[in-house]
Amino acid sequence: MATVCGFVERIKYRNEENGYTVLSLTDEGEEYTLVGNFHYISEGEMVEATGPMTEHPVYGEQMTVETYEIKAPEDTAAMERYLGSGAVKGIGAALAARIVRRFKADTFRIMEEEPERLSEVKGISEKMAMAISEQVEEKKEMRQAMMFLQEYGISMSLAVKIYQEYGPRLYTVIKENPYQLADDIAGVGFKMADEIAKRVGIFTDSDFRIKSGVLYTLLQATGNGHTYLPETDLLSQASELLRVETESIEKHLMDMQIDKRLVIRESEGVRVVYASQYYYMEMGVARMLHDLNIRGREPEEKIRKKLLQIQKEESIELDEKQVQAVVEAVNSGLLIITGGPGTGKTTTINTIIRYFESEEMEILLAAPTGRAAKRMTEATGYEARTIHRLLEISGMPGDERSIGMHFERNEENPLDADAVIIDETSMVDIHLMQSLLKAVNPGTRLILVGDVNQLPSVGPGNVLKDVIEAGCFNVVMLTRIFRQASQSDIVVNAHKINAGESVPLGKKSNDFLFIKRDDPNMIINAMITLVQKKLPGYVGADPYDIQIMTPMRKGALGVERLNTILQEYLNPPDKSKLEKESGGVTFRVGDKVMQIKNNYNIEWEVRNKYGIPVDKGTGIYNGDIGIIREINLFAELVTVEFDEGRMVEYSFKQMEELELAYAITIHKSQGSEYPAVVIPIFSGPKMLMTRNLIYTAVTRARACVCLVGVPEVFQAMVDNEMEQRRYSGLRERICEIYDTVPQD
Ligand SMILES: Nc1ncnc2c1ncn2[C@@H]1O[C@H](COP(=O)(O)OP(=O)(O)OP(=O)(O)O)[C@@H](O)[C@H]1O
Repeated sequence: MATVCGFVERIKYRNEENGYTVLSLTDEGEEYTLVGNFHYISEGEMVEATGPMTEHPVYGEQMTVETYEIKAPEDTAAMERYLGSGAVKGIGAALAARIVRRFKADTFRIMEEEPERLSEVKGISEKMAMAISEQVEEKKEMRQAMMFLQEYGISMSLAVKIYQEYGPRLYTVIKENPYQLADDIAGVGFKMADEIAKRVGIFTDSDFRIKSGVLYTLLQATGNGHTYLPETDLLSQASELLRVETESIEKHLMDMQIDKRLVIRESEGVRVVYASQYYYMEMGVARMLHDLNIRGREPEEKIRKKLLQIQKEESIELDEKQVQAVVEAVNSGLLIITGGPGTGKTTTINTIIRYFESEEMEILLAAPTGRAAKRMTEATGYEARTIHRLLEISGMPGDERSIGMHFERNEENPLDADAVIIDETSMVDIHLMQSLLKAVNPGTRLILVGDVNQLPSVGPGNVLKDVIEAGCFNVVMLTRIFRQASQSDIVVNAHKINAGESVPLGKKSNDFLFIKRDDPNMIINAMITLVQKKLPGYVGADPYDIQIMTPMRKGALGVERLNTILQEYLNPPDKSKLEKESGGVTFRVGDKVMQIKNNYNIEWEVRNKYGIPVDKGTGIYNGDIGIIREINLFAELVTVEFDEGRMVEYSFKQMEELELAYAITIHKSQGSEYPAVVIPIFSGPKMLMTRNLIYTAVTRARACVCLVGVPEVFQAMVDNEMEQRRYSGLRERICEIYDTVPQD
């Protein structure tokens, strides 16, 4: 067991959800790597940590932290950090260090009372000394607040936010109810507030603590896709979090309902609890869908006649369901079109577009992800955007939760169109649906297209499914597999999977192959041969376009291990290729990488062969895949090339938005298509190895699906109907509106 004590130099990796952190720390000039769970931590903090030192095969010696304490830094260190943080104009880190070295604990007194003496420090003129002193005087109050907050282990950047929010009130907030921070300040969660409360000496069963813990539990649940929790689940989860009896929690629920922080309802005979904003979000979505759902008066005969003409021009014959979809599209304010692969959704959308075009209507197309929008553009010949772009997102760079992020298109500035068509609607969560609906005025037609059997959205809600199951709106369900599509085993087997039928794996097939292997390493070997040698020629694609996708992140066939191994084979180390380590992963020139969050403001440019930019734009989205073209260690930049030659420069710090992408999770593949996909099929948790997961994976392939592994596991996935239950009440909210509002 060893103990180290020093300043956190760099946070190399941090998972904000569970606090898992890899950091480097210096103790008397020695650098150590520490790995462990830290509730909160930031660079520059002083930490004392204890744990065994272990030798990691890849990363070398490191400490697995068992206990740690964030030390209140000795005063001089706090002063130096404050001065060097940019709080005082003209003083950077180096100058701050010199000032504090010169005056030690007396630093601030000198600044306030004898500012002229600052010029004793090398690099400070008398004039500058006076300017600094003026600023220090002005910021005295803030400085005291910063020093106070540091005693509670709060980082400088957070302390600034807290000061800006509360001003002098912050002393009362911290001492009486630090849980308020979790409500008011982005970047502070229950866990951090709880840590501060512990330092202040607030007891475990304080009202504030319990109420904050209840909201935190509900918020965590939204991270798992739920918009509410049954009361019993909420109580047991909150009790585990807070370590107090359920009875002590239960008595606060009513209070919180009166305060409008919770909404308690009954659903199928069970009491359920919402964080109120989610309840009102569902109500709002239900209400807006209802308001959009108006009927047109165009005689059906007339529509059918015109449609015949269009079909003739396009040399296509729609089947009755497709015709019905077009008729409904013309005559309804809201229409949902759903169906599996090859059931003619795209063909139907195209015909609807032609019809609307002939009526000189304004049409807007969008999809939830960049890749899905691109596919929609290709399939329709019409420009499709991401929904975020359609709604004109604006605000802080990158982070969706940043304050100030909003859509320019909303109820006051709605989309100017006669029809809005959304593809891949199964990926739209309740937040995005609310934003979209706010921007669509009744009178503008909204057509939602998607495959309801795909995995639901990553974010909370089960929007498409709920909207369909409510039974209150026009839904056209396309079920027929068209002749051309029925020649594809991918399409035929996808439908079999969806119906829970057995899929013949021994059959000779051109596009649906099963390679039997019963050991993870043999599976990996087979996958490498497929990606490197066999498939590129077979489907006429580059090895980089063939995508390996796997159910999980961890384990022998999880994304993390696969990427490390695949990188070794597909892009091995080479003297000519520069490397940069980030978050514990080595990135190398030539690596295939994926953007893992939406970044609406990052700039890209397309350059011609002379390196001169010919096109520019912004936005790289979650799931976009590219190749590292250059690593510049001097300028600390990594250049990644995305689709269509779009070059993006990432600073080393921004590299946390990138992951290796030789293998990706099936969840991340939603909304994308690839010429060929390769899927390892090996045992895994039953909750994960489900029918709709394998269905989603298989339907990502255009030309070839290769499954590698154990056939019985594949069949077990097809049989595993267990869908992770999502607690979502949108269906009920829609039904309630239709029960209470008289319909014409
Ligand atoms: N009415 C029709 N008559 C004949 N062929 C059709 C008809 N509708 C669609 N098809 C053909 O069926 C195939 C699948 O159609 P389409 O691409 O529209 O389906 P989809 O539901 O969008 O499929 P996916 O989800 O796989 O993209 C295409 O080859 C298309 O040309």
